[in-house]
Amino acid sequence: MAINAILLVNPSTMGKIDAAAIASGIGGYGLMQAAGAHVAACVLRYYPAMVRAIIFCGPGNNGGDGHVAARLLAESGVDVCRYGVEPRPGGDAARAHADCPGKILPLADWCPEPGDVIVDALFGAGLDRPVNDEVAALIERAKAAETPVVAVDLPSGLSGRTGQPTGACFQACHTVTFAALKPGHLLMPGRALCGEMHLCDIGIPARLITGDDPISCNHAGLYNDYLPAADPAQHKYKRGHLVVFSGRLISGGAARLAASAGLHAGAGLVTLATPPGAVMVQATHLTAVMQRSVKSADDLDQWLEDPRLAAFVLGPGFGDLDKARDFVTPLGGANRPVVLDADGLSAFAGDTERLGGLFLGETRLVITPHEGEFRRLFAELSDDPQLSKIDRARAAAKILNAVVVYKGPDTVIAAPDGRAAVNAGAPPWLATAGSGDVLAGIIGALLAQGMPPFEASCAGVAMHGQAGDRAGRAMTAEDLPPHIAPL
Ligand SMILES: NC(=O)C1=CN([C@@H]2O[C@H](COP(=O)(O)OP(=O)(O)OC[C@H]3O[C@@H](n4cnc5c(N)ncnc54)[C@H](OP(=O)(O)O)[C@@H]3O)[C@@H](O)[C@H]2O)[C@H](O)CC1
Ligand SMILES: [K+]
Repeated sequence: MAINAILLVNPSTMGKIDAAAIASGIGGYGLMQAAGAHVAACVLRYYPAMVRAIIFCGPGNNGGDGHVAARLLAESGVDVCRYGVEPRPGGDAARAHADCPGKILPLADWCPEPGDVIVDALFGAGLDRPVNDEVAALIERAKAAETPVVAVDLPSGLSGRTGQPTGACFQACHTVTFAALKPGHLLMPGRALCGEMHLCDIGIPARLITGDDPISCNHAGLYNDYLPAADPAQHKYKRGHLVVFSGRLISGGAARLAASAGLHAGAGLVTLATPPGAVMVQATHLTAVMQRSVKSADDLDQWLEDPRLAAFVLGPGFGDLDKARDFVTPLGGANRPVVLDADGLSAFAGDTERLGGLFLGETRLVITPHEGEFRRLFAELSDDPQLSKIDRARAAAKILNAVVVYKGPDTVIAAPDGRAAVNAGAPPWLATAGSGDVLAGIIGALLAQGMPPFEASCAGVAMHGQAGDRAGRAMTAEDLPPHIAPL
């Protein structure tokens, strides 16, 4: 009996898990009764003052969960009204319906009343198209009446795979799901449409809650074994020398944020590679961060002969896109990890083939695009409505042979080998100017300390979120670096 709180399982895989559980001798009706019991318990816990429980039941097993919840709520003394359609004959849902007293009324018969609480058991993992007009109208009526909604498995109208509504979609206050989360429970806007999540054990053994698709929440198990060790014998060069490329005279702050973050994230040394015209201005701001004037790609080429330069961050406030392309070329050939952010990505808009061609072989490129930067690099992926954010990040990772940190409230970290992690816990106030610069510096520092790119990116995103939690909601990006701490 278990839940898997880190694996993310597509609805199609969830169906296979259900089938495997049933094949192992666990009755499907037993699963449904357990699911319905968790739904009823959620309603009773959060809505003790409800006047009526309004159960919307669909034709399938999601509806079946609803019939079980309806019976249990009625047995608990709740005034229960069921609306929807008869379940298909012969299955577990039909049995749940038969076991539940009372009849099912047409959806259109529901008239909202104060004290109503909706249990949305219309569609769950089986949703594969927009809900029809009748359901769309029902959703609108529920929204207009501000009737609280407890969704079974997923709010009806929400794709469990992509986190995108297929059309009209309930806004739930609570969502009760089973065995493992689906990507749509974490990806936006799905996470917002689910309201408070409740992941419940319905009796499926842990050994069966697995998937052949390596998608998970971002969690310590992904990177713990690769974190830099605090080795007393280490000297600063052993802890890695990170280079951050600075912008021009009036746009050096972003690189300073990345550089400061790099030191706080454990890089032994951080050097700002600065255009000659900005060296003096940058020098007035720097203390522990060193500086080197780098004027041209030739200058950089020569400096790269120093093997102690362990990792590079280019992009924050860089400004000159032509120069960015000129610098990324030798960086690609240096065979050391590189983080490209902001202008380092915009410099290759519409030219991902050239960028990918610079980083062939062992994966050593990490890109950290936000939505707009991702679209500028991968317009065709961004325009494909069938693709989830995970699909897009994975496709981009393969195209570039890079780890993609696709930022947002639902940051997706994807590797060329298919691994993907969704980071859903970062505080919303991290969405502020300069926050991405800090993240680039953290990941650069972890790479400089020898972490592999995917693990460094997952750990960096986690460190960034924790720094944001510690800095508090009034933070600005400048407040972040001192709050960066090892995981
Ligand atoms: N371990 C678990 O997660 C368990 C989950 N359970 C519940 O089972 C559902 C999944 O049940 P399923 O019958 O596969 O699918 P749904 O109930 O979600 O959908 C039923 C059918 O509805 C049709 N459909 C799909 N989208 C639409 C739409 N927009 N409008 C109208 N009809 C639609 C589709 O059938 P078609 O033949 O018409 O294509 C669906 O098959 C899961 O969500 C859980 O709640 C188990 O009860 C316990 C274990
Ligand atoms: K539902």
